[in-house]
Parts: sequence; structure tokens; C-alpha cells
Amino acid sequence: MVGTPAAATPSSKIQRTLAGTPGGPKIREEKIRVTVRMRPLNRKEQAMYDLIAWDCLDEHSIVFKNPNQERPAIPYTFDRVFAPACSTQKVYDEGAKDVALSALSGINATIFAYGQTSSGKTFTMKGITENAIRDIYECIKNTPERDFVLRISALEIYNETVIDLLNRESGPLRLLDDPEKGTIVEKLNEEVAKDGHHLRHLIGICEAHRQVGETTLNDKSSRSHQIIRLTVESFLRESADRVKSYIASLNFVDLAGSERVSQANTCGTRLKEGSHINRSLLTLASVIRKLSCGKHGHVPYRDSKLTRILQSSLGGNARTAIICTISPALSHVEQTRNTLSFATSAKEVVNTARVNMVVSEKARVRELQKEVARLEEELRNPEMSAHACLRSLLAEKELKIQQMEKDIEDMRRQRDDAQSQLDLERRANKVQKGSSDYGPSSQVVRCLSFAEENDSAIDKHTPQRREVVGRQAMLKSLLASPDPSILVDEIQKLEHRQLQLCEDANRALEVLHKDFATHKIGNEETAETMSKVLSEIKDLVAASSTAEEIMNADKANLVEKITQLKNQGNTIASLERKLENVQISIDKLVSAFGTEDTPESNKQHRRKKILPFSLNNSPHMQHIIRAPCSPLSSSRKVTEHEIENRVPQNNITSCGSDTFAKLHKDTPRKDDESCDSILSREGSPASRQSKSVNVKKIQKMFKNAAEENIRSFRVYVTELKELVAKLHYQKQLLVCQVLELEANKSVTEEMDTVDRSPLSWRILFEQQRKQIIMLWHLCHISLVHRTQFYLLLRGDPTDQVYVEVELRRLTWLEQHLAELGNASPALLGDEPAGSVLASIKALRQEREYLAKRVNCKLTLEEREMLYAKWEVPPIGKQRRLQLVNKLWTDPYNMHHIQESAEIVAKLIDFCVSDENSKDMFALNFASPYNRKTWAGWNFISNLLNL
Ligand SMILES: Nc1ncnc2c1ncn2[C@@H]1O[C@H](COP(=O)(O)OP(=O)(O)OP(=O)(O)O)[C@@H](O)[C@H]1O
Repeated sequence: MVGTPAAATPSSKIQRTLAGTPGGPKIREEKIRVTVRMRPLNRKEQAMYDLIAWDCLDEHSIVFKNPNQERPAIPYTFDRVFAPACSTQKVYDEGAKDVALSALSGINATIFAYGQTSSGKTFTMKGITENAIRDIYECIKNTPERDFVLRISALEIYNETVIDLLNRESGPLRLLDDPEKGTIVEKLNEEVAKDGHHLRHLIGICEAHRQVGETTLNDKSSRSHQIIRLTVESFLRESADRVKSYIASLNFVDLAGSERVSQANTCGTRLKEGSHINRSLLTLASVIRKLSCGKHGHVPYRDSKLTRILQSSLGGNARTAIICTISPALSHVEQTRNTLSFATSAKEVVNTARVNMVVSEKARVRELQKEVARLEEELRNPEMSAHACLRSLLAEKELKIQQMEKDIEDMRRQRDDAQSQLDLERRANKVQKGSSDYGPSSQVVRCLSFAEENDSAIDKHTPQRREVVGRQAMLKSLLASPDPSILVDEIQKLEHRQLQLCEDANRALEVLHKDFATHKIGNEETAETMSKVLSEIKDLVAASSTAEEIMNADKANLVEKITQLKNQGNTIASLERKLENVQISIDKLVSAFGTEDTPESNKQHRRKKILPFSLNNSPHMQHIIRAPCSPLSSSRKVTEHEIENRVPQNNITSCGSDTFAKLHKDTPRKDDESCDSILSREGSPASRQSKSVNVKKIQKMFKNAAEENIRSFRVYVTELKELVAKLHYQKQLLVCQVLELEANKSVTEEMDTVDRSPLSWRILFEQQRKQIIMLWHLCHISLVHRTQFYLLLRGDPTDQVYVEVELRRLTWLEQHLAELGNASPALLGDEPAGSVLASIKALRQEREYLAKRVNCKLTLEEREMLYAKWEVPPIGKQRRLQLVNKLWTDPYNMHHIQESAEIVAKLIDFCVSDENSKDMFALNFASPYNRKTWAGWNFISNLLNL
């Protein structure tokens, strides 16, 4: 009975293009490639005058020839349909080649033939295998950048027993489940194929070992399923210290053919074989059917050894091609229809093939060894990794220092030159008696010029003589211009300018000092007030029976004080603004001395950038303090004397001084003309040039000295700024605390009525203390403070206020740091900036200070015990610092905290006594310590010993 296909696939559905994978080409989903090969009628069929029942419509369709012509049959469509005349080469090229060659690029591949007995499976698979081997070796030859290794293993499943075809004697093999590789055949022999010939030879052995038997339908019927597995491993030759390799298996599967007992006429052994074959093929068909409906539900891979072994090729990590072989004979039409039905299901199965890339064990071991070495090194020296980047910074700094040292050396040399010149001048003055007070006269210069000739009486070979000659030679070059009075003029001019700067700076400082003193007093008063407030509140807490009127009065008092404090905040803001202005003035002054684009000025510029409180882009530029006589004052008039004293130059950029050049740049002035006129009044161009060179040298010298002065002034102002910032911060804390204390009062009142049991306070205290410890850690609070607080406050009910205040203060500080963009710096590990950096630096200095006290405060025995306990290596540098660096580092470990506090207490001679009252934590805002006052300007002439 011949029918139409139950589930024919329309051609449109057979889009066999690969489904793209979003991850890229390494993993892809792909349907199984299904082709159908129809063999010619064999001799037996021809002898029986069997009819050809199937018609290949085109390369993709095959249709049953309906002899009755009653209704047209629906064609079956596949990736490719090969008519009887098609060669195996063509079947390979169009049905299996690209799948087979995938193995070379690390993708598993399986090609198998499915069909009824005698349909041509073995015939086809032989040809496919042969062609694949040929192409594989061809590809290997054309891929010289990789090394390939081919290994072969082969098995047959005969009556559900797995046999090694390369080593039949090994007996039945077991299947094992590997979590990574899937099902593996235990003890399956694997041979390395030396070359194509060797591989073919090994395949020949497998074929020879395979179970073959004679049946009615096939003289040489395969009685088992055969799987020849080629494992292709390719190594990319060593590159970048990694050895990458692709590994993939290529399975050639020649299934046994399904057979009908009635047709095959089998009995006994063949019958038994046939039933095993049919059963396993049935399982394969049901696996395919399940997979074709999507991978939902249970897929019965484990129902047969065949499907277990082929599991990864069926819906798994492999590209798969199935060649379904059919007989064209009308006598086998039912079997053929079954095969086509199987093929139809198979083409819906989707595999997910991926490239199997592995890193060689050797390379992996090498990498792991490196990693282990690195980690060991880090363990040995935990600070090293953090110091690695610091080291490069240090190297950079050292380079800068070297450059600066070189500059200093140059300056010294210049100063010596000037000194020598002056000495000579003085000597000349003595000789001349009555010469001008202002530096060497033309006679002196002449004296200097002829010194060499006149010194013939002195022994030229004595060391003193050699020194004098050397100095004179230098002076000669320096004083190539004949008029040294210009130098004296220049010195006077610069000193005059310096005096003006000095006046400006002193005036600015005066204002600063006044404001600062006022503010400091205000702050101290505030602290005093706060102490009073605190004690009042404490009294209130203690005496909860205070009359309501008094409470109200206190409340009013507090509000008043808060307002007062807030007002003081404005004073700080104004003081800060003034400081900013001073900073800007200084920047201006410095830049006025550095108009030339020299490496020196570049360095200055860079340094300016990293200075704290740099206000280059400050919006307060309009508030620059300008003294009436300041060079920056727009109202200031340039005196005739200044114009006259200008050094004649041939270069407009150095007209006057650098400062004036800058001024000219900022505000164009008519003085440019005067400069030109002076230029025209001077001597010849040659003399002008040499004078200009000398004057420039001296100017550079003075400029350096002046810059040094300004730098020290800048540092001083920066320190003042820091102090103001601290005061500002303290002020905010005070306000915060007042608010908090006020709030606490009402809470305390409530608590009085609700719950004041010692147990609940104890629990609350423990919780709050842990919070405080964590906040200390996050905010880099002083270890001494932590220790004192920790040891003094042990959970007494009277500690409540102190704990609350400390907690509030730290919470505010932590939030403040977070607002600055430095949230939890200790945890984030980012490079801290600004105030966080200052805290970290202070903490580091404190640790260094404590480390220095280890030897004098602890006995040798105690030290050694602590080193052992805190795991400080017995041999190593700075063991004391190592120990101290470990203290107060684990905020979660209360045992660690307790021990840290005890050690620090010992180091600072702190003990819990009446002297060390808890009151120190209430409002212990230490006033900023008195810094040394500014030393004032250092006159340039002093530097030059003039
Ligand atoms: N395409 C073909 N062209 C010519 N002869 C073929 C073709 N396919 C198969 N044959 C011949 O048909 C016979 C049976 O083929 P083969 O043994 O390959 O079938 P089979 O499907 O492997 O059978 P079994 O399942 O019983 O092992 C062989 O003699 C083979 O040479």
C-alpha cells in the first residue's frame, strides 16, 4: 500500500541557513543537515523486475510515483536529494564536506548514514570517510601556522554491546558519564594517525573487525552500528606565551540497517541481531522525533547505547549531517517511507555547535605558576602592590628633584659670578677712591679688562692664581658689556619692585591675621559656650525633674546660641573668601615673574595645579586685593624714574622686567612707546645685545630669588587656609551637635518614661560602639582618639550622651566626605583627595609616631610577644611600624579592637583614671595649634650678599 507522506515539508521551510548566535561565530545554532541518497536498483531487484517507485523532482525533492494517478503525491523536500546517478563524491561535496571540515576549526561533527538494510549506507559512508580524510589532510597541508594531531578510535555496537574495533580483544566496553565530556567509552583504544595512509590503514582494520553477515537482502550486511571517531587537535604555534588549541571529534557513523523479518528472512543469530538493530534504530527515531519538536521534556537518549554515544551529535555540541539512503524499489516502499519520515523529523533538530578551544596544560601550568608567584609575593609584602604605582611616582619626583638641584647649582654659580664681580668692583673702588657709589665705573671695568696683563708679577701656576684667573675669565664673559652701572640700576629697580610686593603681601597678611584672630577667639568662645550647654544638658538629663519653665528657658537659650553659631559661619565664609583672594593675588604675582615659557615656568605651572586650594578658575577673581601701590593696581602710575631705569633691549618681550611685560600684556599702555624710544637712544645694536644678555642673567637670578619668597608666602597662606577650613568644619560640627543635643533632650525625656532599663542601654551601647568603630575606620580618625574613647567609655549609663555625640559627629563627617565625592575611601580604595588625603596623611604620621615609641614603652619580651602574636615576620625591616600598621585595621573584630586599644594605650601612657575624664570627648575641639609666623621677605640683595 503506497500513500502520500504524512508530514511533507514545504520547500519554503527548508531554509538551511545557520541561525546566527548573538555571541558571535564561536557558538551557533544549526539544524541537522539532512540529505537523501537513492541508490540504483540492485541486481536482485532488477532480476525480480521490481519497479522504481520514487522520482527525484529536483535537487531537493523526491516524490512517490503514484501509479494510480488518482491524486498527486506530495513531495518530500530535504537539503539535498541525490538521484541514483549521483556519485559519492557529489554526495560528499554537497551533503557532508563542510560539516566534516568543521572539525579542523574545533567544532565537533558527525556524519551518519541511516536507512534500511541494503540501501547503500556502508557504500556511501566509505566514500564519505575517504573523501573527508583526503580533504582533511589537504587542509592540514594548507594551514602551516597550526600543528595538527589526528587520533582515531572506532567501536561497534553489536547486540547492544560496545566493542573496540581497533582492539577486539579488549572485550565489551562500558559507557561512562562524564560531567564535562558527556558519555565516554571506557578504555577505548585510540591511535595517533601518523599520516593519511596510516589513517586509512587503521580504518581498514576497523572494517575488517566489524560484524558482517549475509542476509537475504544483503550479502554483506552490517550487523552492527559502527562509529569511527577522528579526534582532530590543532595547536596555534606558540604566541604571546599561550598555546591555544582546537579540539574536535569527527564521527563517521555507519548504522546497521532496519530490516523486516519477513523481507530479510532472518532467523537465529541474524534474527537476534536484527531485533537489536531495529530496537536501537527505533530509539534513535524517537530521539530525533522528540528533538524535532524542540528540546522540551524527556529525550530518551539513555534507551540505547547508540543514542547515548551519539547524544552530543543529536541536539548538542556538534554539526551533524545525516545521509538517508533509500532503495528505489517498489518492493521496499514502506521501508523507504519510514526512512523519509525519519529524515523529515531529523531536519528539524537543532544543534548548538561551538568551537572547542583549549589552552594547553603546559601553558596553563605556566600561567598558574606565574599567578602563584605573584600572589606569594603579595603575601610576603602586602604593601608592595600598592607601592608599585607609588614607586613610579617617586621616580618621577626624583627626576624633578634632580632637575631642581641642577637649577640651584646654576643659580649658585651665577651668584658666585656676581659676588666675584662685586669683590673686584670693591677692590677697584678702593684703588680709584672717589669713584661712583653705584657699582663699578668704566675705569674699574678697564682695570678688570687689563687685569690679566697686569698680573704678570704673580705666579700663574699657584692654585690661588688659577682660581683668580678662572673667575676673571667668567667675569669677562659676564661683563662683556662695558657699563656695569646698568647692573646696579637693575638691582635697585628690582629691589624697589620687591619692596612694593612686600608691602602688598604684608597688608594682605595683616587683614588675614586680624580676621583669623577674631575668628579664633570666636571659635574658642563657641567651644566654651558649647561646653556650658553640654554641662547644662547633662544636668538636665541627670535631674529629669527640672521644672518646665526652666526647660523652656534653656530651650530659648539654645536656639539663640544656634543662631549665633550660624552667624559665625558667615564670618568664616568671608574669611575664606579673603583667603581665596590672597591666593589669587599670589598666583598673579608668581605668574608675573614667569611670563617666559621656560621649562622652569612650566614646572611652576604644574606645581600650581596640584596645590590645594588652587583658585586658578575661581569665580572670585574680581575680589583680588589690590593695594594702591601694587603692581597689579590699575590706578597705579608708572613713574618717570621707572621708565628711565628700564633696561634697553632689542626684544620687546623683555622690555622692562618680566613683571612689566606681563602688565603690558594685561593692560596695553602707552609705555611701549617709551620703551621704543629708549631703545633708539641706546648705543650700537651689538652692545645692546651683550648688555641685554648680562642683564637677563641677573634678572633670572633675581627672579628665582623672588619666586622663592613668593613660594614661601604661598605655603604660609595655604596653611592659614587649612586652619580656616578646620575651624569651619568644627563650627559645623558644633551647630550639628547643638541640634542633636536639643533633639536628644526630648528623646531622653521620652526614654525616661518608656525604657531606661540597663539591659536595653547595654545592647544599644554595643550596637552604637560598633558603628563608631566602623566610622573611625572609614574616616581615618586618630588612633589615640579611638583608644581613649574606647577605653574610657565602657557602657556606663552616663556614657550615653558621649556616645550619641560621637556617633553623630562621625556620621556627619562620613556624609561630608561622601559629599566631597570620597565616600568610604577606606573601602573603595580610590585615591583620596583633599581633606581625606590630609586625614590619611595624619593617620600615617601618627602610626609612625607610635612606632617610634614601641622600643621605649615596651620591653624586649613584650615586643617579641606582640610581633609573634600580630604575625610580624621575625626578619624584616621596620618591625615596629609593621606592628603599629596592623593596629585598628579590622573594625569587625572586637577582639582585635580591644587589643589594639590596649597596645596604643601603652604606647601613649594612657590609663583610665579620673584625670582622663570622659568630658574630653564632649566637645574636645582643640584649637588649631599655633604655627610659626611668616618669616617675611628675604631681600634679593641678601641672597646675593650685596
Ligand atoms: N549508490 C550506489 N551505487 C551503486 N551500488 C550501490 C549503491 N549503494 C549501494 N550499492 C550496492 O548495494 C549493496 C548494498 O549496499 P550496502 O552494503 O552499502 O548497504 P547497507 O545499507 O550498508 O546494508 P546493511 O544495512 O545491510 O549493511 C552493495 O553491494 C553496494 O555496492
